[in-house]
Amino acid sequence: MTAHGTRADENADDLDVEEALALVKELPDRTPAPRTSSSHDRSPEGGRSGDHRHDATAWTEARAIAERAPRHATGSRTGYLTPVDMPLASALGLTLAAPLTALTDLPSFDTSAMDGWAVSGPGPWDVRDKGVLAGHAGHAPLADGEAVRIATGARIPPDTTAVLRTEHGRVDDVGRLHATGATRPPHTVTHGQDIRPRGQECRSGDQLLPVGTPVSPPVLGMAAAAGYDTLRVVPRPRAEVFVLGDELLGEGLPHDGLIRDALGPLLPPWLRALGAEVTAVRRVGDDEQALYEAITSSDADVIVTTGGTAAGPVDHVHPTLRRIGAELLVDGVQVRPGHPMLLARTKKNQHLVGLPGNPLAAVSGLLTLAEPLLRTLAARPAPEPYTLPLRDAVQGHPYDTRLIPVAVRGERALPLLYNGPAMLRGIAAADALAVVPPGGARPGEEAELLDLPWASGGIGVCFT
Ligand SMILES: Nc1nc2c(c(=O)[nH]1)N[C@H]1C(S)=C(S)[C@@H](COP(=O)(O)OP(=O)(O)OC[C@H]3O[C@@H](n4cnc5c(N)ncnc54)[C@H](O)[C@@H]3O)O[C@H]1N2
Ligand code: MOO
Repeated sequence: MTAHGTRADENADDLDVEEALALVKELPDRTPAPRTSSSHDRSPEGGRSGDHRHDATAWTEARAIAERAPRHATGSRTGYLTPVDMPLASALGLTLAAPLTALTDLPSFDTSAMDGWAVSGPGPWDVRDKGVLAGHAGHAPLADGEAVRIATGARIPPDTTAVLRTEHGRVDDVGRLHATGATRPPHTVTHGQDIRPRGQECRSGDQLLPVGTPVSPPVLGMAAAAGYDTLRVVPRPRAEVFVLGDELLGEGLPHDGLIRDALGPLLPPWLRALGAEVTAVRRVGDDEQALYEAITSSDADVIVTTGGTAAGPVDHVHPTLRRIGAELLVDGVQVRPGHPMLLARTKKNQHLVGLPGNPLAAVSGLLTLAEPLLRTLAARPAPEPYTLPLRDAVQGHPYDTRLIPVAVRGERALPLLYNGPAMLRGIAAADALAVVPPGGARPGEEAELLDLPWASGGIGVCFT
């Protein structure tokens, strides 16, 4: 183990969440205060005043356009992908496209609810030699005054009138079963006691869950119990990611003006958390012809590009979309960071989300355009909007909405620093993005929060 590794391990022992948060709550003294050309990354506005575009779409409208886009493309009322039958093991996280209707009564036979004895009539009872275990076929009918040992979940023999729990009965020296005083009134057993009758939970044909239900672990269990091997679900939209930029390295330290590709690792799991199946992540470089070929040969439902959205000499996304004859649905959004983001229809049933290259700007585009688009394609429910008061003031952009990484502590959202468009340090410690309207927010002011998919449920839950 290297010296560096040892130190990191030692730190891990005493580095708790609050300490980790302290790393992004306050700017260290060494932070340069003056606004230089590089101050763009730290400036609260996140952009120059001159780059405000009056033709850009308002943030809420951009989200609404992305949500509606698949409906307009297909002419269908819902816009979601054609449903498929999926084995239970593959259906987690998808949405039911058909109601879950019971294929059987549940329980499908009269069942013992307890370990004990199936009894017939009033006691005491003669106990039959052989008991009844769960999963075994039924036994001969009980005669009045007869009892048989029974396990929880076992089918009760015909003519059983009740189940007497193990702890409520006693077998005497001559093999006769007596109800003990634990039952009320003592020595009586109520008719039907501790028997789960067939169809208690549902009858065959009952609707258990409606269309649109997200398939969770209990839904899988319910479906199996109700007799299903496969579920009719809306499949995951297939997404292909094209990472643009000749300056990007796949490994090692930055050098000679080259930097690490942060979006190649960040986007696939995030897209998956938003409901997509990522079929490929390809580095395309700054090559207009390569981008053209990559887009026109893709059969993904959603193409996601990173970088090349602005007006620089190698920003090839706009010219390529023009060459393809794509329909631009959103071309720039009044949001910081991320304002050059775009949404286009490249062909019937295929959309392209153009994310800006700056990493936090790309995250902003992911939540503004990709999230609602994927949500409609996958028929996922919209997240419940909610607000929390901001602990600190957040400086606003004069015209645009700002998305600011926040940590949620108690009932307040704590704005994190390092929220510049090129920075991931704030979002990496965040639970949500706060939506800050033009003009900013005062301390204590309520802000809408966009939850980050893993913040509430844990990574294993949302990346299934
Ligand atoms: N004249 C103007 N220039 C810029 C404007 C503008 O309005 N007028 N907007 C700025 C803003 S805001 C953003 S955001 C960026 C958007 O630029 P692009 O989408 O064209 O992205 P690139 O130029 O390719 O890259 C920007 C920046 O991000 C770095 N980058 C790109 N890809 C990655 C990656 N996968 N991992 C890490 N970093 C990445 C890239 O090296 C650049 O530093 O445009 C501004 N300029
Ligand atoms: O501020 Mo840009 O909007 O970095 O995306």
